[in-house]
Amino acid sequence: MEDGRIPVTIITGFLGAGKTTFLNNLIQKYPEKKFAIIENEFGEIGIDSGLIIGADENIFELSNGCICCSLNNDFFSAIDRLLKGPYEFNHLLIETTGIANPLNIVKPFIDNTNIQYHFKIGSVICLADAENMEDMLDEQKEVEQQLALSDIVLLNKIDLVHESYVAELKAKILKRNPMATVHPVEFAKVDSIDLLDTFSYSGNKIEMSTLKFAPLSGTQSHDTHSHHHEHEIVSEGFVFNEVFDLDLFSLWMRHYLYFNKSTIFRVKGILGFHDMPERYIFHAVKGSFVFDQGREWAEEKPFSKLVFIGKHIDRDALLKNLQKLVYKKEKVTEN
Ligand SMILES: Nc1nc2c(ncn2[C@@H]2O[C@H](COP(=O)(O)OP(=O)(O)OP(=O)(O)O)[C@@H](O)[C@H]2O)c(=O)[nH]1
Repeated sequence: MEDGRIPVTIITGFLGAGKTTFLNNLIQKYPEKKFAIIENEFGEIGIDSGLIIGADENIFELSNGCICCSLNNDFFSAIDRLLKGPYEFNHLLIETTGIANPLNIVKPFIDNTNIQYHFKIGSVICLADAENMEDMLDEQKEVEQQLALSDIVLLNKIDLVHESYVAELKAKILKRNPMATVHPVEFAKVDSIDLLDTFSYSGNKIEMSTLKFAPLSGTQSHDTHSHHHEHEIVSEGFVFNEVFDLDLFSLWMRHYLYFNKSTIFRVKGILGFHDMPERYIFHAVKGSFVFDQGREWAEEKPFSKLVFIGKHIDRDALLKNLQKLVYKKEKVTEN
């Protein structure tokens, strides 16, 4: 803690780039740190905080809105609770939503005197998905903003692309942000990279790199509708107090993601399946998906939660489809 203030690390990166994976690695890498975490999820159903290992009591989940658009009261009240509550921490991690412009999160740490008094930005770390970054750069301006505003870029998922392409991507990142340090990584593994307390971040850097971007047209001051207009990306969450049929679910999801890969950026969920004692963590990024085995349900009644993030999502149609995937004792023969 350079000057007694609490260092803050802001973790940004587009939907599915590996932010939560990185957050977990970071917590394990620095066991001596006491982290407080502000987790901002896009959508009303919080999933990510359930996926963070080992910092339960210090996690603040802001899941109803995007802190980038409206640095809303939730954010300030989380900071307030952190400072006034019984929390023991010496480092603050903020995971932004995948569609956040980090400038709006960095700002209060630079221009709000109360926040500035207690906190100091250590670094802004951007996760870039090597497989999808190039496409997303064309489609979503947030990806460019995130790269430009970070001082460390973790070019993640290099296991999914060719080595020569990694060098190309690195050059593309540096073109947008010559001041960034770029580390190619797999599964956001950062064992040999120094990331915290480097204090390599400076306000000047942000300003320099943000000169390239037009301001967010004052949308922060408007109501929450601007959130959707700004990003055109919506999040639809579904909760079932039932379990799914694994075969039906996998088959349907594969097709759904394939046919909607240009509009569905991200699906994640905590799922229960018939005859499976454990919960499954489901992740889809564009067309690809994985199931990770989670804890056993044990005494808990299995449920299923899913969040779809993308454009032009037909909620009703999706709900009808998902309902058909719920496990039923007697096989339903109708279509
Ligand atoms: N193949 C591969 N998969 C990865 C890598 N890093 C993360 N993943 C997987 O990518 C998926 C998304 O990772 P997350 O860490 O949840 O991504 P995120 O950025 O937190 O996602 P959002 O919070 O939805 O924006 C998960 O299934 C991860 O296991 C990697 O380097 N290679």
